[in-house]
Formats: sequence, C-alpha cells, structure tokens
Amino acid sequence: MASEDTNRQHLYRIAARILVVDDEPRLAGALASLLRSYGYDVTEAHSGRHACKLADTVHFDLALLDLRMPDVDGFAVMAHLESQQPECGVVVISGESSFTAVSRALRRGALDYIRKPFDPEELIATVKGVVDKQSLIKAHENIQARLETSEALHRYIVNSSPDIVFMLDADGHFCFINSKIESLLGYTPDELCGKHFRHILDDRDVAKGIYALNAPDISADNPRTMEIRLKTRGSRRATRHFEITAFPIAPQSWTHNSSTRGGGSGHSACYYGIARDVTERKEAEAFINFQAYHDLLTRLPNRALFKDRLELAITHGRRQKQKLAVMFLDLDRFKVINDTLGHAMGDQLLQAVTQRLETCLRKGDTLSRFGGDEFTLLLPSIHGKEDASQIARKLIKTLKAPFLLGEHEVFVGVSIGIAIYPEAGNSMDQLIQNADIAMYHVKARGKDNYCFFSESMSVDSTYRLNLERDLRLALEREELRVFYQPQVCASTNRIVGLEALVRWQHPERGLLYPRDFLGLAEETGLIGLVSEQVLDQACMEVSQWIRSGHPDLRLAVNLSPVEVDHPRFVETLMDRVKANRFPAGNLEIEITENVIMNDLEQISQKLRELANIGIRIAIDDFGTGYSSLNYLHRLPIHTLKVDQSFVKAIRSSADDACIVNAIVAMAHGLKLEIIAEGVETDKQLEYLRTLGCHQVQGFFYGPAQPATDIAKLLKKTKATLRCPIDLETTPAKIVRHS
Ligand SMILES: Nc1nc2c(ncn2[C@@H]2O[C@@H]3COP(=O)(O)O[C@H]4[C@@H](O)[C@H](n5cnc6c(=O)[nH]c(N)nc65)O[C@@H]4COP(=O)(O)O[C@H]3[C@H]2O)c(=O)[nH]1
Repeated sequence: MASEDTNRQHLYRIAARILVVDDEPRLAGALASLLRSYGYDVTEAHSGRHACKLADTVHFDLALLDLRMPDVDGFAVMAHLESQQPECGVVVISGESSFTAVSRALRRGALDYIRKPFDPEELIATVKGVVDKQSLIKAHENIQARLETSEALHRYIVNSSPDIVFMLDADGHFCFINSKIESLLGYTPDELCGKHFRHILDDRDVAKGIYALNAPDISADNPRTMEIRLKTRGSRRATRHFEITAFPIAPQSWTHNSSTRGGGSGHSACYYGIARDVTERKEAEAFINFQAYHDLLTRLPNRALFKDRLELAITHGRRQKQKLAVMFLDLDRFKVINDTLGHAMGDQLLQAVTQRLETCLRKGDTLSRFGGDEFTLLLPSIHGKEDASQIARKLIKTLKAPFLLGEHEVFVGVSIGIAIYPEAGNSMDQLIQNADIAMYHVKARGKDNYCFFSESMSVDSTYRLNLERDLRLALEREELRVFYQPQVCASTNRIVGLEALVRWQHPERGLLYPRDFLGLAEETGLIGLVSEQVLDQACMEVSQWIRSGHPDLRLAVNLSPVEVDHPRFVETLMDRVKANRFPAGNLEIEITENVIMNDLEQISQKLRELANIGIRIAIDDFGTGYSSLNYLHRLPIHTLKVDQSFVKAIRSSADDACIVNAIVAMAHGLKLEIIAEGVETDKQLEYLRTLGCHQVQGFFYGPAQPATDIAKLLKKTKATLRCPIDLETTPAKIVRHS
C-alpha cells in the first residue's frame, strides 16, 4: 500500500503544481509540508497580493486558497486566477464556515471547500480528487483538440479534392458528399444528402447509372468506372461529363448521420465513389471528332463522312433493291465574288448558301461540303429520277434570290450533276465521279441547271488525260481549224455572215468536232487558249474577205460561259479584235440565255462595254434556256438565234411551228434581228421566209466548211447564194457530222 502511495505521489509530483495561499505563514508552511510529503510541487504565498503576482508568472494546476486575507482576499485571488490561468483549479481552505461564504466560493468556480482546522487525510484526499479530475479534463480536452485537428485535416483533404467524393447508402441515397459538388454542379452538400443519386443524373444516363451501381461484380478491388452526365444548376451548361468510380464498402464500417457536416440520411454508407469532371476532355474529344468529319465553316459533313454515308447507303440500297441519288453541286460565280469581295465575304456566302440548301432537304439526306465551292448531296432511297429532279429544281430555285453580304447584293447559281445508283455506278467513287462529270456538262452548257449522268458523258480517265495532253500539244502545234457556216439572207440568198465553228485536225484521229473536246477544254481551263486561237484565225481570215469586196460580212463567234464569266473577258476580247485589226462592227458574239441569267448585273455591264465599241450580241439557242424574257430589253442585244429544235419542229402542221412563230413575232416586236439555225429543208426555209425570218443557216445552204472552201464560195457567188444548188455541197445530200 505504502509503495502504491509512493508511486501515486510520484505521478502527482510530475503532474501537479500547487499554490498554497494563506496570510498565516505558519499555517501555510504546515500545509505546504504536508503536500510536499505527498510529492506535490508546492509554492507558498502569504498574502493575496503575493499569490496574484505568482499567478502572473508561474503556472499552477491547483490553488489552495484562504478566503479571509487583508488587502487582497481569497475571492480577489480567485478572480485573478480565473483571468490569468482559467485551467487552474481552486480549493478553498478557510475558517469561514457560513453557507454564504461557501456557496459564494463555489459559485465563483472553486472546486471544493475545506474547513480549517483541516484533517490532513481529508485534505490530501480532496486535493488528490481535484487533481485527478483536472488531469482527466485536460486529457479529454487534449484528445478533443486532436480530434478536431484531425477532422479538420480530413475535411480539408476531402473538400479540396479536385473530384466529387461521395458515399451512398444501400438504396443509392447520398450519405456524404464533399463541397466540390457546389463549384462543379451548383448544389450544396446539405441539400443533396438524403436524396437519391438519380436526382443529379442526366435523364439520358439514369438507366446506365443505376445498372452500373447494381452490377453484381463490383468491389473495392474491382470498382466500376463509367462516364456519365450529371445535371448542373445555375450554369450555362445543362450537364457536365463525369468519370465516376464507385465501389461497395462494408455496411457496418461506416455510419453517418444527419448531425455530421455534409448532411446525411442516417443510413449506413454502402458505396464510396469519386466523380471526376471530364467535361473539357469530352468536349475536346467531341471537337476533334467533329473536325475530323465536318467542315468547320459550314458545319456540314466533310468528304470523309459523306463517303462513309454513301458507302452505307449503297450497301442498304443493294440489299433493299433501292435507288439512291448522288448530286455534285458547284456554285456558279463563287470565284468571282470571292476574288472581288474578299475571302471573309466568300465564307459568309458559303454559310448562307448552306443554310438555304439545307431548307430543301429531308431528314436522312446528307449534304456535305466537298471542298471550295463544291457540295455533294446524297439522297438515299429515292423512287426514281423524278425525285432527284424535284430536289435539284428546289436547290436551284432556293439560290435564285440574292444574297446580302454586308452592303453587297450578290447572285450565285448552282450547277448540279446527278448520278443515280445503280444506273450510273455501283461504287461510291464511281457515283461521285459520274455526278461530277454530269456537273461539268451543266457548266459547259451555260450553268445554273442540272443534268443526269449518262454513259455518253463518261470518258475513261486515261482517255481524258491523253486527250488533255493532245489538246495542249494541238494548241502548240496549231492543229485547231476554223470552219465557217454561211448565214444567208433567205430573201436575197446573199451570205450575210459566217459562223466560226472550231474543229481539231487530230494527227491520228482525223477531224474532231467541238463535242469531242470542248467540254474538256472548259474543265481544264484550256478554253481561253482555244478561243484565242479561233478568234485570231477567224479575225484574220474574215478580215481578208471583208477587205476583198464583202465589207458587210459578219463574223459570228461562239463564246463559252466559262470565258464570259472571266473578270477580264471584255479586255481579252477587245485585245484580240484590236490585235487583228478586225472591224468591231463586223463581229457578232453568240452567248446563251443561261450565261446572261447567271449574273445579269455583271453580264449587262460587260455586254454594254462591247456594244459601245460596235460589237454585236446574239442570243444562241434562243428559247431553250431560261424562261424570263425580261432581260431582252435591258441588254444591248442585236440578234436572236432560233434554236435548231424549233426549226426541226416545222413540218407539215402549223401547230408544230408555233414556237418559231412566237419567237419571230417577238423579235420583230422588239426590233431584233432574227436568224434561224439548223435549216435543212426547203419546207422549213419556205415557212421561215413566210414568217418574215429572213436570215437562216443550216445544212440546206451547207455545213461549216474550211476557209479555202468559203473563200472559193465567196468569190464564186460574190457572196450571194441564189439557191442551194449554187453551193459546192449538194443540199439534197445534207452532210451531218453528228
Ligand atoms: N443537225 C444540224 N446541225 C447543224 C446544221 N447547221 C449547223 N449545224 C451544227 O449546229 C451547230 C451550231 O452551232 P452552235 O449552236 O453555236 O453550237 C456549237 C457551239 O456551241 C460550240 N462551238 C463550236 N465552235 C466553237 C468555238 O469556237 N468556241 C466555242 N466556245 N464554242 C464553239 O459547239 C457547238 C457545236 O458545234 P458544231 O459541232 O460545229 O455544230 C454546229 C453546226 O455544225 C443543220 O442544218 N443541222
């Protein structure tokens, strides 16, 4: 027992420092020696003032305090200790035994009261009890403080996580969620705790989320990771993408109730999860993906995606025995607008064109930007050509209205080539290529129209390459020839003009006609050089005939739409005329209606410049192109050429010829000259004469012939053809080169 006491005393000695305060030094000394004998570290103070002084500098665990002292009494010392060392316990030892004094001391914070004279054992037991209690409180406070620090640290770690950390109960209700949820999704942890996690799942991902959590094989070692969209609140984005990793935890290892920070359902947490915000990554991926398969300017599918969809559509079409259409669209005049107004305007135009084209399409059709001003369109599952024609007409019509680019009003047209599966090809590449070929046919025939691919258009690519190479050589070697077809005044039989028609004297293949190579010349841009040679040759030859007695002889030349479109068209033509010293008044250029309608404003400006120097303008193939006749009185037009097809219609019945009648009447009304082409029979000639159409050309008078023959003819007939018999070519034996 004695040794146990000694041990305890030892402990107390280490733990407890006691201040003994009494104004009777003898009593204080006795008390101090008693306590010291129990191993306490004791300091004596013989007045209240001295005690307060000591309390300012030395730390005490316990003060044994006399209440009644002169100057500064025990209550004042208690107050001082309370302010300086609140953790120091106080036991009052006093002769004061009244209830008032005791209760006053206890109210002021004294832990116990011992009355003088004290029983040493009772005193030691009281001191020990108080000291033990003090040390327990201290230890508890210590643990509490460490717990708080630890909790704060963990809360800091969890809340500072860049990810959302959460726990769910067995039913999927949030038991805990860190504060990251607030900055990422706009919810507070408190409002979500107790709610089912479905509450924040995007509707499209609810099934996926619930399935993933209920999967049988997930565990801490085999957590479930999935990408899911979570709903946001108060954000520009309705949802954000998260990569969530979740796994079950042992149900009893964690209990969480609503008193805990972060709220709670009061249920055991069964799942632990981390949600990482991958929105930026997903968006970057989506953008890269989009970029790989779309054109960023128009946001349309690009060539790669178009081909992919076409491939699928062909497979589907083959299986279902269905037709499909591939259209190749090329904007007319885009280059000129782009060059004159700049690329920014060009881009705006492409976007506006895209918007209009899209209004003509059905769901399931694929419009793609193939590059530059080229678009392709896939119409899957069509019934036949008519479906495609209808869409093509719609597309052409929708682009007819002007586009407003800043303060500029511009007009574009579109040339559309159509290839129908399976007639125009079985493979993706073949269909695209054939639609492209058909598109070039439209371009060559005056643009702003559509046509279907047909086998006759198809020229094998090696053949095309060879032909292009040969044509370049032909230009170098001057193999192009100009043939002339007389234009005759039907009432006087005089040759009033000559239409220059190009031929190619091919070294191996003989004489080639325009249809054999002009399309290619237009596609390859060689048309400019072809024209230059034709014009130079024709100007040179015809000017000789003009000078040798045929002063009014007219030279009619055909111009390709590609040339007329060229910004330097007027200058180039004038240069050629001047270089050959050809009288401008004897020159007539033939253009088609479509060329005019492509860009009325531009073209009227160009034609006016040419007309100002005396060049005449004829509308070729009149009646076959654009239906608006409005342009006729707005442009400096001199001649209408009635298309061959209308002349052919002149047979026995007057009904068949009604279009010719109308055209001739209109030309007379507008005071325009009129010339009928393709006159082959005397019936046609007679009919036209009666109508008052006096200028004609055609096999009846003779086909286009080389310059030498024309020279002879002019000499012989003195430019007058009395009748076809006068020609070297017998009219009865009409020569056709087609
Ligand atoms: N069936 C029939 N046909 C007749 C008759 N009379 C003339 N023809 C043919 O009809 C075409 C008339 O020329 P186009 O309509 O201007 O049509 C021309 C013209 O658009 C174009 N072309 C011809 N030469 C040139 C040229 O130098 N430059 C340009 N850009 N185009 C040209 O090629 C087209 C075809 O020229 P060609 O093959 O020479 O064919 C010529 C001519 O030979 C007839 O009584 N019956």
